[in-house]
Amino acid sequence: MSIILSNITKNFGQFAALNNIDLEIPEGELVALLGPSGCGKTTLLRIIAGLEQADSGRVVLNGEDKTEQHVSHRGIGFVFQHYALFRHMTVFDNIAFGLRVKPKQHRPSEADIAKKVHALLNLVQLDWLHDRFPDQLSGGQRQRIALARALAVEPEVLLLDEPFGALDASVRKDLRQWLRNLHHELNVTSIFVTHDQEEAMEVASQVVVLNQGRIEQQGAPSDIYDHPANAFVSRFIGQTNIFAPDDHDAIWLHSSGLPIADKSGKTAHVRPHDIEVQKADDSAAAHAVLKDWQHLGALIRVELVKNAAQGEQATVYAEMPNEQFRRLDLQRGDKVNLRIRNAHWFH
Ligand SMILES: Nc1ncnc2c1ncn2[C@@H]1O[C@H](COP(=O)(O)OP(=O)(O)OP(=O)(O)O)[C@@H](O)[C@H]1O
Repeated sequence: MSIILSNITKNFGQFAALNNIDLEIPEGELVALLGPSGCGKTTLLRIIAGLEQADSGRVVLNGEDKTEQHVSHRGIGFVFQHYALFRHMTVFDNIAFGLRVKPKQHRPSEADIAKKVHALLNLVQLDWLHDRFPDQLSGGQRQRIALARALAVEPEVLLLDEPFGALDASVRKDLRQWLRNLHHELNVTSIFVTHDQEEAMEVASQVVVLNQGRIEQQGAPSDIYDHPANAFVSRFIGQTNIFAPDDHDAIWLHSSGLPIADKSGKTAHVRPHDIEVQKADDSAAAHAVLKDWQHLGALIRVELVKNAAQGEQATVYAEMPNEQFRRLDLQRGDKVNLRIRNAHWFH
């Protein structure tokens, strides 16, 4: 089901939670609503669901205006962070619930319900837990069962509010991968809310970045990362070094290979992987001193202290593959030269 939101506005008293939101989501996408706490992500999700009414604007699902329609008529499934399963019901009965409460004329037979529940349990790879109660499951297993329960009634849109928020890091990582695979299999238009940019980038086919009730940018993860629309997005997604080319920085940036003509009043945003580090031959003119480094898995993050005026101690971060770092054979305190390959300039 495709989703079109036009001109959605929502105020809570004097506070504008959402400002003129226009958003189009084609059928079959897996979309992340990403932004800092309080930016309006959950409010927007609730408006799409019909759990909250917008003050103005339209919600169009599959070409039909559903703005005035009740949540139960929108064909939407939910998974919330603390959406408890029914504790007194087995896993099987939890998943069957939505089918068993259907009006008689739409309700499948018990045999068909059993077939469907087992198929869903196989899909979330937990059929062996079908007769357990929710208290006998891990957090990650409970979330997968909650997802199976939401899918049981064949929703046309799946909405997930911080679905993995309460779980520890390694379980979250597994579930991200798993959700993406599941989405490939089912292709249900899905929107999930997260404040974790890594999660959004890893799972979603489209990312919508929200800030203070407005959309800052929408695009594929690589678009957002490589072509941030503004300073907010650049800072929010991934790590970035920010340089304001005042007198001293202007010379420093210029000698690091970054042209700064016509950039007055702007700041340069440089991704750590766009900074190349070389051992300095002429230590007097070196750009920076190596302070420390951290292992980020396949990459090393290098912490450098910029050679700045009047003892200023600005830190610059660069990233490179492990192998390259080993070849440079650097020690703490070594002088280095930098070459900036790319920058985005913003006011
Ligand atoms: N019922 C309400 N009454 C008053 N203010 C509200 C209400 N619901 C939300 N808000 C406010 O609207 C803003 C957006 O809230 P929302 O829950 O959509 O943010 P969010 O981006 O999901 O945040 P978080 O990541 O912290 O969950 C917040 O400032 C919140 O305090």
